[in-house]
Formats: sequence, structure tokens, C-alpha cells
Amino acid sequence: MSALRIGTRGSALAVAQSTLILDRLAAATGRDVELVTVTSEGDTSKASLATLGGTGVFASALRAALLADECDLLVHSLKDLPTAVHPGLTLGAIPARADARDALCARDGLTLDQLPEGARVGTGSPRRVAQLRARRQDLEVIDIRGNVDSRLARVGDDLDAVLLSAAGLTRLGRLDAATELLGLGFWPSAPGQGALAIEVREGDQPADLEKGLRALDHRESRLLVTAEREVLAGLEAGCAAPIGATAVVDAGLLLLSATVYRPDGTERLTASHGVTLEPGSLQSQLAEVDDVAGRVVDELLENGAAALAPVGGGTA
Ligand SMILES: NCc1[nH]cc(CCC(=O)O)c1CC(=O)O
Repeated sequence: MSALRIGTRGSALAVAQSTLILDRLAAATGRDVELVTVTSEGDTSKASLATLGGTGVFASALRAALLADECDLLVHSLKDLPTAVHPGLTLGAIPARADARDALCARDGLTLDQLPEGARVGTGSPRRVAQLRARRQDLEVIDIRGNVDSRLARVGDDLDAVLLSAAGLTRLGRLDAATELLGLGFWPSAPGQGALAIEVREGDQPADLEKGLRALDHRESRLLVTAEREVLAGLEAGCAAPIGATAVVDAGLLLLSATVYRPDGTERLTASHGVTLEPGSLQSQLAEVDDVAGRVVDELLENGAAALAPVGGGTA
């Protein structure tokens, strides 16, 4: 039988994430699984991501390959995936989420509070920029791009620190570079951060793939990341908006908290709501999640979120 084909970007992080799923899918199905590398303009162009139309540029090329039957599934970083569903495609599985926190990777083991005045901290994320400014107005925030290894290589060189996701560092075997894991209570991370999403064609799927997807899917993770991403969707904001969101489940209670930052960090708004998850079908629990996310979004908008940050259709 032919192999199941995973379409992936060629970056080290994408290959690490796809290989993780490859191993688990092979174990669950007994089938051969292979990687198919898909190159997009986002990988080859030196232009800023904003110029190319945001991180969605990566997803578009991968989705075209999936729809053209050049591969059978895609492994995305959920936080980079636009919230709009793509016609003909569906998220077939959301595996158990990894650490959702941001990690500070600083020279000499320094924490955020220990960085000297005026220290140079690199990040390309508007959320992280706003959070840094909110906490330490003295820092010099440097806009950087590029893969995780090239970012880490600049620490102790032209930068004092960079901010990266703990999950990404872990998957690349580089969590040792982290000098502080930033708690989600004071430093909420991006909606869906730390989670992978497996996208497949609707209907038309190779034998055994469905069984593999069922083995990989993790319902609690799906509920949490859906709650967080519904905040983005409800605010009509993209993955580059200065918004942090954190959902947790504890003893059957799902708590969703979201924070919208003014890009310069001088102001922020937070709203939190909870819902007791009733045992039942995924559909009924997703309806509960939808309801709690709606309450968070309504409160943020009532309190002026649209005036604070580029939400409501704008991109940052
Ligand atoms: N913004 C790029 C990106 N997209 C997904 C990850 C890592 C995986 C994840 O956080 O889920 C990263 C790197 C980072 O933010 O440090």
C-alpha cells in the first residue's frame, strides 16, 4: 500500500513537528508515512511577512498541495493558522497540546526582570512587543525574523535576549536555551500556541487515515484551543494581533481569559469567563466553548478593545 504523505514546510521546526506526527501516525496505523516538502513565497522571499500577507502565506501553499492531492495531511502550528475554515478542508485532529508558554532566552541566564536597563530584546510578534513594553519600558525591542536557530544565535551577539515559544524550543531540542518560562497568568501567549493541528481533505481520504486521526486527537486540547481561537475570530483579528488568550480546564471547569494590548503596551484589557463542561458529545461541548468565548469577546468589545488594538478586520 502506498505511504501516507504529510505535506510540510522545510523549516527545522516544521520538519520536527511533522516528524513527530509521522511517528505517531505510523504507530497508530501500521502504514508507511512520508514527508513531502512544500515551499512557499514565505520561505523564499526576504520581504516581511506583513508584505506577503501575514503568516497565512505558508498555510496557503500547503493547502493548495493538499487540495491537489500532492499530500494527504498537513501539520500546522495552530497559532499560525488563520481562524477561517478553508473550503473542502477540515481539522482532522488536534493532538495533546504542549507547553503554551513563551520562553525568554537571554544571555548569562538572565530573567526578564534581571535584564539591564536598555537591553536589546528581539521578537517579531506584536503581542510580545506590547507585553515587553508593558513590563519594561526601558528595553529596546528589536524586530527580528527567521528560524529559531538563527534567532537564538543572536543572543549574546547583537541581542541580549529573544522571546520564543517553549513548545517550539522543546520540539527542536533547544529548551535548554530558555532562561525564564513566562507564566500565562501575567504573560498570556498566542491563541493556540503549543498546539498542532492536522488538516485533511473533507471526505476523500486514504484508508487508515481516519483511524490514525482518531488516535492522535485530544478532545480537551481541541476545546481549549477552540476557545482561544474564537476570541481572535470574534474580535475579527488575525494571528499577528496583539492579543493573548489562555484557556484551561480544571475539575470540569473551562476558564478562558483573553487580553488585548495597545501595541505600545501602555494599556490593556482583560476579560475572563468560565463554563462547567457537561459530559456529552464534542459538538455539545464545542457549543459551550462557543458561548464562553462569545462572553469574553462581548466584554472586551464593550470595554473598548477595538479602540485599543487593530481588531475588527484590521491586521497588525
Ligand atoms: N511565530 C512562529 C511560530 N509558530 C509556531 C511556533 C512554535 C510552536 C508553537 O508555539 O506552537 C513559532 C515559533 C515561536 O513563536 O517561537
